[in-house]
Parts: sequence; C-alpha cells; structure tokens
Amino acid sequence: MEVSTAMWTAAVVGVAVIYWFVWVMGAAEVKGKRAVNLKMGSITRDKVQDKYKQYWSFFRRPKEDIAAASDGDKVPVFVDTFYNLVTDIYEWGWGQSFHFSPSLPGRSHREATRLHEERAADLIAARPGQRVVDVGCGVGGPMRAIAAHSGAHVVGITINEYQVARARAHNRKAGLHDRCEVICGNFLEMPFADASFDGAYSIEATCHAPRLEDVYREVFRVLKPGALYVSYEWVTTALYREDDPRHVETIRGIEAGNALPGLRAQHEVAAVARQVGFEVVEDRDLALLPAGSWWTRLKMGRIAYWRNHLLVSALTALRVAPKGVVEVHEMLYETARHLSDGGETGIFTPMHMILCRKPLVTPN
Ligand SMILES: C=C(CC[C@@H](C)[C@H]1CC[C@H]2C3=CC[C@H]4[C@H](C)[C@@H](O)CC[C@]4(C)[C@H]3CC[C@]12C)C(C)C
Ligand SMILES: C[S@@+](CC[C@H](N)C(=O)[O-])C[C@H]1O[C@@H](n2cnc3c(N)ncnc32)[C@H](O)[C@@H]1O
Repeated sequence: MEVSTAMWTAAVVGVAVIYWFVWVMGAAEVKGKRAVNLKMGSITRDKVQDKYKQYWSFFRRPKEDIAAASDGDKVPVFVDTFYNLVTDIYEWGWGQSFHFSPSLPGRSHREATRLHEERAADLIAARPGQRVVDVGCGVGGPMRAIAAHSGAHVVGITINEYQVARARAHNRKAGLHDRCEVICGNFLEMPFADASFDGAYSIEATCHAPRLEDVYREVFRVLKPGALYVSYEWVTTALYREDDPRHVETIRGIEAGNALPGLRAQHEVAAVARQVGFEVVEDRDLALLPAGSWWTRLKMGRIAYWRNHLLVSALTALRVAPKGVVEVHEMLYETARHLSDGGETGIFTPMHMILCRKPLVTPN
C-alpha cells in the first residue's frame, strides 16, 4: 500500500473512531444529552472550577459541622450548586430519572426505573383528576412516568433553576406539558397553599434536607386530609456500625459526593413522619430480598466510567467542556464506588419506602 493511501485510511479510521466515541457512545442512557453538550447548569464557564471547590469544601466536612445551625441554612444553596454541576452529567450517564431502582431479571434499566416510579404512583393511589406534588423533581423523569401511568396532574418542585428548564423542555417534548408543571422553589418552604394536593411523593430527594421533619411538615401542610404521601429515603441500615472505620468511610463518601447534610438511620424515618402528624401506613426497605440489587448498575459501568473520563478530559483539553468538569466527574466516580460498597455491605439503602396518610381530622 502506498504511504498516502495508508495515511488516508488511518485518517478515515481515526475520524470514525472519534465519531463513534463521542456521538454514539457519548450519549449514554437516553437520547438528547451528549458529552459535547455538557454545561454546568447556570454556572458560567469560568466559574465552574471555583464553584466545585466551594461545594467540596462545604460538603466534605463532618455532618456535625454542616448541621450546625448557621450552616444548616446554607445547605439548599450548596445543593443548588451541586445540581448545577451534576445535572448534565447525570442525564448523559444515567438518564432523566435521578434515582436507583431494584434490578429486574430480563428487564432493562429503563424499565426497572419506570416500574419503581409507577410503584410510587400506585402506593398513593394517584388517579385522573387528582393534583399530586413531586417533592424534589429533578429533570422530571419520575413525573412524566407517573403522570402517564396514573393520569394525575403532577406539580414538581426543585431548588435548581437549570433543572426547571430541562424538565419543562422534556415535558413539552413528551407531550405531557398540560399535565406536568415544574416550579423552582425550596421544599422546606413550598409556595403552595395549605391542603392543595390530593397526593405527594418524593423520590431520593428529601435526603438533602438538613432536618427531615422540616420537609415532612411542609408535605403534611400542603396535603388534603386523608391524602397519601410516599417517600423513597436514603438511610443507613441497622447493619451500619459507627465504630467500624470502613463503614464510616463509605457513609462519609456517600454524603460528600451527593450533597447530603448527613444520612439518617432507617428507624428514624417513621418516627419523624409520626412527629409531624402523619399516620404511617407502611415502612420498609424496597432493597431487601427478593428485590434485585440496585447497585449492580453502578458496578457494571466501570468500562463506561473510563470511557467517560477520557471523553470529559479530551473535551476539557479541547475547551469544549469548561474547566472543572473532570474534577466533578472524578467526584462522581468516587461516590459511585462508595455507593456500591454501601449496597454490597448492606449498610446503606437509597429506597427505604415510607407510606403515610394525613389524618382526616388533625388533633390540635
Ligand atoms: C439520588 C441521588 C442521585 C443518585 C444517582 C442518580 C447518582 C448517584 C451517583 C451518580 C453517578 C455516579 C458515577 C457517574 C459516572 C462517573 C459518569 O461517567 C456517568 C454518570 C454517573 C454514572 C452518575 C450518574 C448518576 C448517579 C448514579 C443523590 C444526589 C441524592
Ligand atoms: C437526586 S434528585 C432526584 C430527582 C427526582 N426525584 C428523580 O428521581 O429523578 C434530588 C432532587 O431534589 C431537589 N432538592 C434538593 N433539595 C431541595 C430543596 N431544598 N428544595 C427543593 N428541591 C430540592 C434537587 O434539586 C433534585 O431535583
């Protein structure tokens, strides 16, 4: 073969490989978000690295420091920063539903995710004509699945403005914008009238609240008497030992990489629900056997993580992605390791389910 032919062949193969790497493999779970489109929410390009550093120095501290009265109030601000930094990476690498679900033999991740969401709708008996609130709605994956499955009107609330824009765009694209509304706000002080919803759910979101009672009290307030609320909670299980340094390292790693002001223990959840006035209808860990493990999806992705790491590094070097994305991606890689350790050892679950009812008559 002539030298020029060999060079042309190499060039064509090179371009094809890059195309496959960036455009085909670069769009992970769901069409629509590709590595070349990674933005960092509403943070301007030049501020990404600084914002990441501020985030990290806030959340890498022990939970006692974060929970201290003054810093507890700052949590929603840093949670907002966190979602500016991670929302596009989550969509690119995980999809439009920012939560885990038990794996189901013979079913795809996408189906398992949808069934876990529909289960929440069924638990609160959501139906057409009802108005349901999604507390901490992300970019609305669960909201769309629940509106489509139940026929209910869903109003989502998220602290992050960028997620509001993404969720609204997805709702429109899915043709569900007449039944899915999204509002930017703090779920610790919801901009909704008392007794204005027929049902409520939160999927892996209330773990961001410095005090669980504050968000449960708000949900209680906005629900009509007799209405149901279901929440999938991130908690440590009875297997967690505070005197085991490996357990502590895993839980601290989960907290720091997921903007959590401190994980609660499983047994605390029902007590908090009762404290704010709910009747607890059901309280159990959906991750327990015979459920398929939720963390296998994280572990199976090792090669994909490497590919993604190379991709974000290359895009940063080419200045397509802003400086700081590589650090954010590394933080997520680390947190994925801690999350799968937490799942495998059984010391952590992201799906402790609590189903509550607001009593028909609230005692004074
Ligand atoms: C409920 C929360 C988020 C849960 C999950 C949706 C996310 C937790 C960890 C995330 C990820 C970790 C590794 C990333 C990987 C390095 C990257 O290449 C592609 C995206 C990841 C897989 C990313 C996806 C979302 C998570 C699984 C918390 C915040 C309360
Ligand atoms: C892990 S995401 C889960 C999103 C969604 N439930 C899902 O499963 O796709 C957590 C969500 O909670 C929201 N959140 C966290 N703290 C909040 C607060 N104080 N007020 C409103 N939303 C908040 C985040 O903005 C994010 O949308």
